[in-house]
Amino acid sequence: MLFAVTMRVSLPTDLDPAVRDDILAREKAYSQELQRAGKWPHIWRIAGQYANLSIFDVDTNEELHQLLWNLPLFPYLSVDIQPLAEHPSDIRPS
Ligand SMILES: O=C(O)CC1=CCC(=O)O1
Repeated sequence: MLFAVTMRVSLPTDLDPAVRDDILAREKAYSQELQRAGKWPHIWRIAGQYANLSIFDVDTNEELHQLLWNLPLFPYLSVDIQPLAEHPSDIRPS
């Protein structure tokens, strides 16, 4: 099951810089682990925003929820999820 997930990051301006750096380092490691596992096949920066557009490939809605819930940045994210279906005009073999 494919999902397009938009994550908008809003870190408190008064967050301790060391805490911020630790969260961002753990976020990057977690994201790259899921990318290597094929669960997070795409991540794109939304130009001009502290936000990304990601594609997740998961087996269930609950798996997606757990992957997102475990993001170190989760407390500072606003998340929007769109389920994806094949488009009938797509020329790629499915
Ligand atoms: O910077 C972001 O868009 C938030 C984020 C998600 C995974 C990651 O490494 O950073």
